[in-house]
Amino acid sequence: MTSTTTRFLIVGGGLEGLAIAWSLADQGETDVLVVERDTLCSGMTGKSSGVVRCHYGNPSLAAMSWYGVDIFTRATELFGDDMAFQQCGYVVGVGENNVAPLHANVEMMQGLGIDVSMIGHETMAELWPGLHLEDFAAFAYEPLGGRGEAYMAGMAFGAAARKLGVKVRQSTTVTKLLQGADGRVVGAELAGGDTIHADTVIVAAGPWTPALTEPVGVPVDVRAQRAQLVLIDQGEPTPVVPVLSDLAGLSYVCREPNGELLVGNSDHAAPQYIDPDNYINRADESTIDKIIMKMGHRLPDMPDPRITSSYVGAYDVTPDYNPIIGPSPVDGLFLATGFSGHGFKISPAVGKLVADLVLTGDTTLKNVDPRDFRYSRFAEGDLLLSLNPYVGAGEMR
Ligand SMILES: NCCCC(=O)O
Repeated sequence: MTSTTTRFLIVGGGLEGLAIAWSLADQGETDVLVVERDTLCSGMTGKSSGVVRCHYGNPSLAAMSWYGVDIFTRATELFGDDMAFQQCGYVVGVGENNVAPLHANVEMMQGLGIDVSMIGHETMAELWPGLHLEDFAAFAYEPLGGRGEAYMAGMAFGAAARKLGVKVRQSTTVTKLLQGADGRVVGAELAGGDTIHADTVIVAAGPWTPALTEPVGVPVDVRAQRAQLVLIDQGEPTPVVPVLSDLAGLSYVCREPNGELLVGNSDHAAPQYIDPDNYINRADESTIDKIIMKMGHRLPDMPDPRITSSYVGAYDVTPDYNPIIGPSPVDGLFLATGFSGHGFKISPAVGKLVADLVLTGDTTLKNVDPRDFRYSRFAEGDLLLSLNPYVGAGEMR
Protein backbone atom coordinates (compact mmCIF):
# COMPACT_ATOMS: atom_id res chain seq x y z
CA MET A 1 0.00 0.00 0.00
CA THR A 2 1.24 3.49 -0.77
CA SER A 3 0.45 6.76 0.88
CA THR A 4 0.63 10.12 -0.91
CA THR A 5 0.36 13.60 0.52
CA THR A 6 -1.04 16.70 -1.14
CA ARG A 7 -2.34 20.06 0.05
CA PHE A 8 -5.58 19.88 -1.95
CA LEU A 9 -7.22 16.64 -3.05
CA ILE A 10 -10.02 17.10 -5.57
CA VAL A 11 -12.35 14.10 -5.79
CA GLY A 12 -13.98 14.12 -9.24
CA GLY A 13 -12.26 14.79 -12.55
CA GLY A 14 -15.28 16.24 -14.30
CA LEU A 15 -15.80 19.78 -15.53
CA GLU A 16 -16.10 21.37 -12.08
CA GLY A 17 -13.23 19.47 -10.46
CA LEU A 18 -10.94 20.39 -13.35
CA ALA A 19 -12.08 24.03 -13.35
CA ILE A 20 -11.23 24.16 -9.64
CA ALA A 21 -7.84 22.55 -10.27
CA TRP A 22 -7.05 25.09 -12.96
CA SER A 23 -8.11 28.05 -10.83
CA LEU A 24 -6.01 26.87 -7.90
CA ALA A 25 -2.99 26.51 -10.16
CA ASP A 26 -3.74 29.83 -11.84
CA GLN A 27 -3.56 31.40 -8.37
CA GLY A 28 -0.19 29.77 -7.77
CA GLU A 29 -1.33 26.74 -5.75
CA THR A 30 -0.06 23.67 -7.57
CA ASP A 31 0.10 21.17 -4.71
CA VAL A 32 -3.16 19.79 -6.04
CA LEU A 33 -4.14 16.24 -6.96
CA VAL A 34 -7.29 15.39 -8.91
CA VAL A 35 -8.57 11.82 -8.72
CA GLU A 36 -11.14 10.47 -11.15
CA ARG A 37 -12.59 6.98 -10.86
CA ASP A 38 -12.92 6.59 -14.65
CA THR A 39 -11.51 8.87 -17.35
CA LEU A 40 -11.66 12.64 -17.16
CA CYS A 41 -15.10 14.11 -17.90
CA SER A 42 -16.61 10.65 -18.31
CA GLY A 43 -19.46 11.27 -15.85
CA MET A 44 -22.25 13.72 -16.59
CA THR A 45 -19.96 16.38 -18.10
CA GLY A 46 -20.32 15.02 -21.63
CA LYS A 47 -24.11 15.05 -21.31
CA SER A 48 -24.30 18.80 -20.73
CA SER A 49 -26.06 20.75 -23.44
CA GLY A 50 -23.45 23.48 -22.99
CA VAL A 51 -25.81 26.48 -22.87
CA VAL A 52 -24.12 29.76 -21.98
CA ARG A 53 -26.48 32.42 -20.65
CA CYS A 54 -26.65 34.79 -17.72
CA HIS A 55 -30.41 34.69 -17.39
CA TYR A 56 -31.03 33.99 -13.73
CA GLY A 57 -33.32 35.32 -11.04
CA ASN A 58 -30.44 35.28 -8.57
CA PRO A 59 -27.71 37.94 -8.85
CA SER A 60 -24.85 35.67 -7.73
CA LEU A 61 -25.64 33.09 -10.43
CA ALA A 62 -26.09 35.75 -13.09
CA ALA A 63 -22.75 37.31 -12.12
CA MET A 64 -21.04 33.91 -12.15
CA SER A 65 -22.36 33.23 -15.65
CA TRP A 66 -21.21 36.66 -16.78
CA TYR A 67 -17.73 35.82 -15.52
CA GLY A 68 -18.02 32.57 -17.51
CA VAL A 69 -18.96 34.43 -20.69
CA ASP A 70 -15.70 36.37 -20.43
CA ILE A 71 -13.60 33.23 -19.90
CA PHE A 72 -15.33 31.31 -22.73
CA THR A 73 -14.91 34.28 -25.05
CA ARG A 74 -11.17 34.38 -24.28
CA ALA A 75 -10.73 30.59 -24.13
CA THR A 76 -8.32 30.38 -27.06
CA GLU A 77 -6.11 33.10 -25.59
CA LEU A 78 -6.24 31.57 -22.08
CA PHE A 79 -6.13 27.84 -22.86
CA GLY A 80 -5.09 27.52 -26.51
CA ASP A 81 -8.47 25.80 -27.00
CA ASP A 82 -11.76 27.48 -27.91
CA MET A 83 -13.82 25.05 -25.80
CA ALA A 84 -16.04 24.88 -28.92
CA PHE A 85 -17.74 28.07 -27.75
CA GLN A 86 -20.08 29.49 -30.38
CA GLN A 87 -21.20 32.99 -29.52
CA CYS A 88 -24.51 32.65 -31.34
CA GLY A 89 -26.51 34.57 -28.73
CA TYR A 90 -29.21 33.46 -26.32
CA VAL A 91 -32.90 34.35 -26.17
CA VAL A 92 -35.54 33.74 -23.53
CA GLY A 93 -39.06 33.94 -24.89
CA VAL A 94 -42.02 34.06 -22.53
CA GLY A 95 -45.81 34.03 -22.73
CA GLU A 96 -48.08 36.70 -21.18
CA ASN A 97 -47.94 34.99 -17.78
CA ASN A 98 -44.19 35.54 -17.49
CA VAL A 99 -43.67 39.06 -18.83
CA ALA A 100 -43.30 40.63 -15.37
CA PRO A 101 -40.52 38.28 -14.14
CA LEU A 102 -38.75 38.64 -17.49
CA HIS A 103 -38.60 42.42 -17.12
CA ALA A 104 -37.52 42.13 -13.51
CA ASN A 105 -34.73 39.67 -14.33
CA VAL A 106 -33.48 41.76 -17.25
CA GLU A 107 -33.40 44.85 -15.05
CA MET A 108 -31.51 42.95 -12.35
CA MET A 109 -28.97 41.62 -14.88
CA GLN A 110 -28.50 45.03 -16.46
CA GLY A 111 -27.78 46.37 -12.97
CA LEU A 112 -24.91 43.89 -12.79
CA GLY A 113 -23.51 45.17 -16.10
CA ILE A 114 -24.62 42.14 -18.11
CA ASP A 115 -25.24 42.70 -21.82
CA VAL A 116 -28.93 41.82 -22.11
CA SER A 117 -31.92 43.66 -23.54
CA MET A 118 -35.57 43.21 -24.33
CA ILE A 119 -36.22 42.67 -28.04
CA GLY A 120 -39.44 42.70 -30.02
CA HIS A 121 -41.04 40.14 -32.33
CA GLU A 122 -39.50 41.75 -35.42
CA THR A 123 -35.96 41.42 -34.13
CA MET A 124 -36.64 37.88 -32.98
CA ALA A 125 -37.97 36.99 -36.44
CA GLU A 126 -34.70 38.27 -37.90
CA LEU A 127 -32.61 36.28 -35.41
CA TRP A 128 -34.47 33.05 -36.17
CA PRO A 129 -36.52 33.18 -39.39
CA GLY A 130 -39.29 30.60 -39.53
CA LEU A 131 -39.86 30.42 -35.80
CA HIS A 132 -43.53 30.59 -34.80
CA LEU A 133 -43.71 33.59 -32.47
CA GLU A 134 -47.40 34.26 -31.85
CA ASP A 135 -47.60 32.68 -28.40
CA PHE A 136 -44.60 34.67 -27.18
CA ALA A 137 -45.31 37.96 -25.46
CA ALA A 138 -41.74 39.18 -24.88
CA PHE A 139 -38.10 38.24 -25.40
CA ALA A 140 -34.78 38.95 -23.68
CA TYR A 141 -31.62 38.70 -25.78
CA GLU A 142 -28.03 38.15 -24.69
CA PRO A 143 -25.82 38.69 -27.76
CA LEU A 144 -22.74 37.32 -25.99
CA GLY A 145 -24.39 34.06 -24.89
CA GLY A 146 -24.37 30.89 -26.90
CA ARG A 147 -23.13 27.40 -26.58
CA GLY A 148 -19.95 25.49 -25.83
CA GLU A 149 -18.91 21.90 -25.15
CA ALA A 150 -18.55 20.89 -21.52
CA TYR A 151 -16.28 17.97 -22.38
CA MET A 152 -13.90 20.21 -24.33
CA ALA A 153 -13.98 22.84 -21.61
CA GLY A 154 -13.23 20.27 -18.90
CA MET A 155 -10.36 18.82 -20.89
CA ALA A 156 -8.98 22.32 -21.55
CA PHE A 157 -9.14 23.17 -17.82
CA GLY A 158 -7.45 19.85 -17.05
CA ALA A 159 -4.66 20.29 -19.60
CA ALA A 160 -3.97 23.84 -18.44
CA ALA A 161 -3.92 22.73 -14.80
CA ARG A 162 -1.48 19.91 -15.58
CA LYS A 163 0.80 22.31 -17.44
CA LEU A 164 0.98 24.41 -14.30
CA GLY A 165 1.88 21.40 -12.15
CA VAL A 166 -1.41 19.91 -10.95
CA LYS A 167 -1.37 16.09 -10.79
CA VAL A 168 -4.24 14.11 -12.25
CA ARG A 169 -4.92 10.41 -11.69
CA GLN A 170 -7.52 8.58 -13.73
CA SER A 171 -9.00 5.13 -12.94
CA THR A 172 -8.61 6.03 -9.27
CA THR A 173 -11.66 5.34 -7.16
CA VAL A 174 -12.09 6.88 -3.74
CA THR A 175 -13.79 4.30 -1.53
CA LYS A 176 -13.99 6.46 1.57
CA LEU A 177 -12.91 9.72 3.11
CA LEU A 178 -10.45 9.41 5.99
CA GLN A 179 -11.03 11.15 9.31
CA GLY A 180 -8.64 11.99 12.10
CA ALA A 181 -9.38 11.32 15.76
CA ASP A 182 -11.03 14.76 16.02
CA GLY A 183 -13.33 14.00 13.07
CA ARG A 184 -11.49 16.23 10.62
CA VAL A 185 -11.32 14.87 7.08
CA VAL A 186 -7.65 14.19 6.41
CA GLY A 187 -7.66 12.42 3.06
CA ALA A 188 -9.12 9.50 1.19
CA GLU A 189 -8.71 5.79 0.83
CA LEU A 190 -8.62 4.33 -2.66
CA ALA A 191 -9.87 1.05 -4.06
CA GLY A 192 -6.96 -1.31 -3.41
CA GLY A 193 -6.15 0.33 -0.09
CA ASP A 194 -3.72 3.11 -1.05
CA THR A 195 -4.28 6.38 0.79
CA ILE A 196 -3.94 10.05 -0.04
CA HIS A 197 -3.51 12.51 2.81
CA ALA A 198 -4.59 16.08 2.22
CA ASP A 199 -5.01 19.32 4.15
CA THR A 200 -8.30 19.86 2.34
CA VAL A 201 -10.45 17.43 0.37
CA ILE A 202 -12.69 19.09 -2.22
CA VAL A 203 -15.51 16.81 -3.31
CA ALA A 204 -16.77 17.69 -6.80
CA ALA A 205 -18.39 14.38 -7.58
CA GLY A 206 -21.83 15.45 -8.82
CA PRO A 207 -24.51 12.87 -8.06
CA TRP A 208 -21.87 10.56 -6.57
CA THR A 209 -21.18 13.07 -3.77
CA PRO A 210 -23.64 11.86 -1.07
CA ALA A 211 -22.17 8.35 -0.99
CA LEU A 212 -18.76 9.85 -0.16
CA THR A 213 -19.78 12.48 2.36
CA GLU A 214 -22.59 10.78 4.32
CA PRO A 215 -20.22 8.31 6.08
CA VAL A 216 -18.21 11.22 7.53
CA GLY A 217 -21.33 12.84 8.91
CA VAL A 218 -22.09 15.24 6.05
CA PRO A 219 -25.38 14.26 4.42
CA VAL A 220 -25.83 16.02 1.09
CA ASP A 221 -29.25 16.14 -0.55
CA VAL A 222 -28.16 15.77 -4.16
CA ARG A 223 -30.11 13.51 -6.51
CA ALA A 224 -29.66 12.59 -10.15
CA GLN A 225 -32.59 14.06 -12.07
CA ARG A 226 -33.14 12.56 -15.49
CA ALA A 227 -32.59 14.98 -18.39
CA GLN A 228 -33.69 13.74 -21.81
CA LEU A 229 -32.23 15.32 -24.93
CA VAL A 230 -33.49 14.79 -28.46
CA LEU A 231 -31.74 15.60 -31.74
CA ILE A 232 -33.74 16.71 -34.77
CA ASP A 233 -32.69 17.06 -38.38
CA GLN A 234 -35.04 19.65 -39.92
CA GLY A 235 -34.42 18.22 -43.40
CA GLU A 236 -31.89 20.94 -44.11
CA PRO A 237 -29.13 22.30 -41.88
CA THR A 238 -30.34 24.94 -39.44
CA PRO A 239 -28.44 28.19 -40.03
CA VAL A 240 -26.68 29.78 -37.07
CA VAL A 241 -29.42 30.90 -34.66
CA PRO A 242 -29.38 31.85 -30.98
CA VAL A 243 -29.99 29.31 -28.26
CA LEU A 244 -33.69 29.60 -27.42
CA SER A 245 -35.18 29.13 -23.97
CA ASP A 246 -38.80 28.70 -24.90
CA LEU A 247 -40.68 29.40 -21.70
CA ALA A 248 -43.99 29.47 -23.55
CA GLY A 249 -43.49 25.85 -24.68
CA LEU A 250 -41.21 24.89 -21.74
CA SER A 251 -38.33 23.57 -23.80
CA TYR A 252 -34.94 24.80 -24.96
CA VAL A 253 -33.41 24.47 -28.39
CA CYS A 254 -29.80 24.78 -29.54
CA ARG A 255 -28.26 24.45 -32.95
CA GLU A 256 -25.68 21.66 -33.11
CA PRO A 257 -22.46 22.29 -35.06
CA ASN A 258 -23.77 19.93 -37.81
CA GLY A 259 -26.96 21.96 -38.25
CA GLU A 260 -29.26 19.63 -36.31
CA LEU A 261 -31.27 20.88 -33.34
CA LEU A 262 -30.79 19.71 -29.79
CA VAL A 263 -34.03 19.96 -27.82
CA GLY A 264 -34.30 19.67 -24.06
CA ASN A 265 -37.03 19.95 -21.50
CA SER A 266 -37.68 23.03 -19.34
CA ASP A 267 -40.74 21.64 -17.59
CA HIS A 268 -39.56 20.36 -14.24
CA ALA A 269 -43.00 19.93 -12.68
CA ALA A 270 -42.65 16.13 -12.45
CA PRO A 271 -38.95 15.34 -12.09
CA GLN A 272 -37.75 11.75 -12.44
CA TYR A 273 -34.66 10.50 -10.69
CA ILE A 274 -32.21 7.87 -11.91
CA ASP A 275 -29.32 5.82 -10.67
CA PRO A 276 -26.43 7.63 -12.38
CA ASP A 277 -24.59 4.31 -12.74
CA ASN A 278 -27.46 2.44 -14.32
CA TYR A 279 -29.95 4.14 -16.61
CA ILE A 280 -31.33 3.83 -20.12
CA ASN A 281 -29.45 6.22 -22.35
CA ARG A 282 -32.25 7.27 -24.68
CA ALA A 283 -35.36 9.41 -24.43
CA ASP A 284 -38.64 7.63 -23.81
CA GLU A 285 -41.48 7.60 -26.31
CA SER A 286 -43.72 10.03 -24.48
CA THR A 287 -40.91 12.59 -24.28
CA ILE A 288 -40.13 12.16 -27.96
CA ASP A 289 -43.84 12.60 -28.79
CA LYS A 290 -43.99 15.76 -26.68
CA ILE A 291 -40.90 17.19 -28.36
CA ILE A 292 -42.24 16.38 -31.83
CA MET A 293 -45.43 18.27 -30.92
CA LYS A 294 -43.59 21.23 -29.41
CA MET A 295 -41.11 21.55 -32.28
CA GLY A 296 -43.84 21.08 -34.91
CA HIS A 297 -45.56 24.05 -33.30
CA ARG A 298 -42.41 26.17 -32.96
CA LEU A 299 -40.97 25.42 -36.41
CA PRO A 300 -44.00 24.69 -38.59
CA ASP A 301 -42.08 24.86 -41.87
CA MET A 302 -39.38 22.27 -41.25
CA PRO A 303 -38.89 20.73 -44.73
CA ASP A 304 -38.43 17.06 -43.79
CA PRO A 305 -38.02 16.67 -40.04
CA ARG A 306 -36.82 13.51 -38.36
CA ILE A 307 -35.46 12.51 -34.97
CA THR A 308 -31.86 11.45 -35.47
CA SER A 309 -31.02 10.36 -31.92
CA SER A 310 -31.56 10.98 -28.25
CA TYR A 311 -29.70 10.54 -25.01
CA VAL A 312 -30.11 10.91 -21.28
CA GLY A 313 -27.99 12.70 -18.73
CA ALA A 314 -28.62 13.66 -15.14
CA TYR A 315 -28.67 16.96 -13.33
CA ASP A 316 -27.17 16.67 -9.85
CA VAL A 317 -30.02 18.56 -8.21
CA THR A 318 -30.35 20.01 -4.74
CA PRO A 319 -33.70 20.89 -3.12
CA ASP A 320 -33.47 24.48 -4.42
CA TYR A 321 -31.87 23.67 -7.79
CA ASN A 322 -28.73 25.54 -6.85
CA PRO A 323 -25.25 24.33 -6.06
CA ILE A 324 -23.58 23.78 -2.74
CA ILE A 325 -20.19 25.50 -2.83
CA GLY A 326 -18.38 25.99 0.43
CA PRO A 327 -16.90 24.35 3.50
CA SER A 328 -18.85 21.45 4.98
CA PRO A 329 -19.58 21.28 8.72
CA VAL A 330 -16.66 18.86 9.06
CA ASP A 331 -13.22 20.50 8.95
CA GLY A 332 -11.04 19.54 6.02
CA LEU A 333 -13.98 18.80 3.72
CA PHE A 334 -15.11 21.33 1.09
CA LEU A 335 -18.09 20.78 -1.21
CA ALA A 336 -18.66 21.79 -4.83
CA THR A 337 -21.68 19.84 -5.96
CA GLY A 338 -25.36 19.93 -6.89
CA PHE A 339 -24.96 22.10 -9.96
CA SER A 340 -28.57 21.43 -10.92
CA GLY A 341 -28.17 22.12 -14.64
CA HIS A 342 -26.18 25.36 -14.28
CA GLY A 343 -22.78 23.71 -14.19
CA PHE A 344 -21.34 24.48 -17.59
CA LYS A 345 -22.08 28.20 -17.77
CA ILE A 346 -20.81 28.89 -14.28
CA SER A 347 -17.86 26.47 -14.31
CA PRO A 348 -15.14 29.12 -14.76
CA ALA A 349 -16.60 31.05 -11.83
CA VAL A 350 -16.99 27.89 -9.76
CA GLY A 351 -13.28 27.27 -10.21
CA LYS A 352 -12.43 30.77 -9.09
CA LEU A 353 -14.93 30.82 -6.24
CA VAL A 354 -13.62 27.55 -4.78
CA ALA A 355 -9.97 28.56 -5.22
CA ASP A 356 -10.67 31.96 -3.62
CA LEU A 357 -12.54 30.41 -0.70
CA VAL A 358 -10.07 27.67 0.12
CA LEU A 359 -7.09 30.00 -0.24
CA THR A 360 -8.45 33.19 1.35
CA GLY A 361 -11.87 32.49 2.86
CA ASP A 362 -13.54 35.06 0.59
CA THR A 363 -13.93 35.78 -3.12
CA THR A 364 -13.01 38.61 -5.45
CA LEU A 365 -15.70 37.53 -7.94
CA LYS A 366 -17.75 40.64 -8.59
CA ASN A 367 -21.38 40.61 -7.38
CA VAL A 368 -21.11 37.04 -6.05
CA ASP A 369 -22.10 36.37 -2.45
CA PRO A 370 -20.51 33.06 -1.43
CA ARG A 371 -23.01 32.68 1.41
CA ASP A 372 -25.71 32.08 -1.20
CA PHE A 373 -24.23 28.62 -1.82
CA ARG A 374 -23.58 27.58 1.76
CA TYR A 375 -24.28 24.00 2.85
CA SER A 376 -26.30 25.06 5.88
CA ARG A 377 -29.01 26.90 3.94
CA PHE A 378 -31.19 23.79 3.67
CA ALA A 379 -31.18 23.10 7.41
CA GLU A 380 -31.81 26.81 8.01
CA GLY A 381 -34.82 26.72 5.66
CA ASP A 382 -33.27 29.63 3.78
CA LEU A 383 -33.25 28.24 0.25
CA LEU A 384 -31.58 30.05 -2.63
CA LEU A 385 -34.60 30.83 -4.80
CA SER A 386 -35.10 33.03 -7.82
CA LEU A 387 -36.19 36.57 -6.94
CA ASN A 388 -38.38 36.58 -10.05
CA PRO A 389 -39.42 32.99 -10.82
CA TYR A 390 -41.15 31.97 -14.03
CA VAL A 391 -44.54 30.30 -13.84
CA GLY A 392 -44.11 26.67 -14.89
CA ALA A 393 -40.35 26.73 -15.30
CA GLY A 394 -39.30 25.72 -11.79
CA GLU A 395 -36.00 27.02 -10.47
CA MET A 396 -33.86 26.42 -13.55
CA ARG A 397 -33.49 30.16 -14.14
N1 LIG B 1 -28.89 22.59 -18.42
C1 LIG B 1 -29.95 23.42 -18.70
C2 LIG B 1 -29.83 23.82 -20.11
C3 LIG B 1 -30.78 24.85 -20.45
C4 LIG B 1 -30.44 26.20 -19.99
O1 LIG B 1 -29.40 26.45 -19.43
O2 LIG B 1 -31.23 27.08 -20.19
